[in-house]
Amino acid sequence: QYGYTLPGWKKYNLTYRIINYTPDMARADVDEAIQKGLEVWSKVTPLIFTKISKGIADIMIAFRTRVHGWCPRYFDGPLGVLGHAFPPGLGLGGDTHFDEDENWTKDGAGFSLFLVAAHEFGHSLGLSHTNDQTALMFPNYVSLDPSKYPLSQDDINGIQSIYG
Ligand SMILES: O=C1CC=C(NS(=O)(=O)c2ccc(-c3ccccc3)cc2)CC1=O
Ligand SMILES: [Ca+2]
Ligand SMILES: [Zn+2]
Repeated sequence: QYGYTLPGWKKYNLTYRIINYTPDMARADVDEAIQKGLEVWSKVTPLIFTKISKGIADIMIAFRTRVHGWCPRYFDGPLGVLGHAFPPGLGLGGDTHFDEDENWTKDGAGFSLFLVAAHEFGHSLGLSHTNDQTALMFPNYVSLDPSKYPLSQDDINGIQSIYG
């Protein structure tokens, strides 16, 4: 708001595609976790997310391990880094990868796909990390109850400074 805008998508209608599914969860649960992870952000912005099942989407979502494809970042096996996402842009921009070496769950043990997805999609939309411990964009995983996980004011300020 100080006369500059963070790099964000130049459009409000974004497409996403789930390229492959983790065997840790039912497909319907993966679809739901991803959809809810995107809803966290569409609730506080004019952004609209549309799921496509073929072709190139703005946000391509995949479960990968170690060195994967032409992605410049790689995963580290169980624990450690859980996922990564690229800031808005063409090609790899917006894409989100989850580390298949993690135990992905809907709730309970392992890592909540919804929570990690919501965090990673913050990056796909142009947000970086914050030092606000209550924020979704905090760099460390917090396993709070995903259904009651509100966005912190810091998250809302951040996303609305790009898509306000
Ligand atoms: O760019 C990076 C580099 C390292 C990351 N570490 S992570 O994958 O272990 C991770 C850390 C915190 C979260 C998280 C933070 C707050 C709420 C929910 C999840 C998600 C993933 C996450 C990330 O997005
Ligand atoms: Ca890992
Ligand atoms: Zn990757």
